[in-house]
Amino acid sequence: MSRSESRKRGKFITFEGIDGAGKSSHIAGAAALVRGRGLNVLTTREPGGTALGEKLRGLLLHEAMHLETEALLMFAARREHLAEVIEPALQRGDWVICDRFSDATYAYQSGGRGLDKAKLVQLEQWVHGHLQPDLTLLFDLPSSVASQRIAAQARDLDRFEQERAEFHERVRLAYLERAAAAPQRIRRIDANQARDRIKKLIQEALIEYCL
Ligand SMILES: Nc1ncnc2c1ncn2[C@@H]1O[C@H](COP(=O)(O)OP(=O)(O)O)[C@@H](O)[C@H]1O
Ligand SMILES: Cc1cn([C@H]2C[C@H](O)[C@@H](COP(=O)(O)OP(=O)(O)O)O2)c(=O)[nH]c1=O
Repeated sequence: MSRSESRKRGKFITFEGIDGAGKSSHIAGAAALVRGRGLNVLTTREPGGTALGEKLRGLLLHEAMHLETEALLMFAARREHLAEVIEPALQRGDWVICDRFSDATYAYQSGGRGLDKAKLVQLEQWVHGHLQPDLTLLFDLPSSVASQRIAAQARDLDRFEQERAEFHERVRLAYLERAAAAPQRIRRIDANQARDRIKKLIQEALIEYCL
């Protein structure tokens, strides 16, 4: 790779979907594919990804709060994550694969909880007006299937996972709306199929969009 190429901004890939859609299961595989092309890749998650962000995650997942507080804390954690991790990595030329980003705030805080979307547009503009993911993989499946997967894990559920099926269905619809509005960025993946098939779809999307 030439020196000018090595300074090229890295790609920013996000994984999205309702809880239990199966996205976390595929992040390591996607990172391995990118690494296999000789590129540096960092995997991270939201809310979280920094020491402060992980503390905010603990609050967000387990403490009851006003829905605007929830949205503000999501974006506060994101601001830190961008400044400390995401932007420096992209500037170095590294790729970043992030488990959730701002599409999740639109889907959960607006679609799920009913927060006015215009407020999120303002926060998004403030926090990362200049940056959007290069590619977003949306793991889509009915909330009934996702909740069966979560139930099979037999672990304590967080505040979002404890929400009723209607909440998760609204989140799903909000994600699909965002995918329809940004088809050049968001690739829907049918997550209601075998892992191997999903892995192949992810590889195809990465190669088509970014590699
Ligand atoms: N394609 C699949 N088919 C069946 N179960 C799956 C599939 N993908 C993931 N799972 C299982 O579903 C659960 C949720 O997966 P996970 O990757 O943690 O989802 P998410 O990160 O989207 O919440 C896990 O128990 C995982 O093993
Ligand atoms: C990033 C983000 C996450 N969330 C929620 C969605 C998830 O339920 C929760 C944690 O996300 P996640 O780490 O994906 O949880 P899991 O791996 O258990 O699926 O945070 C929001 O409500 N808004 C946001 O902006």
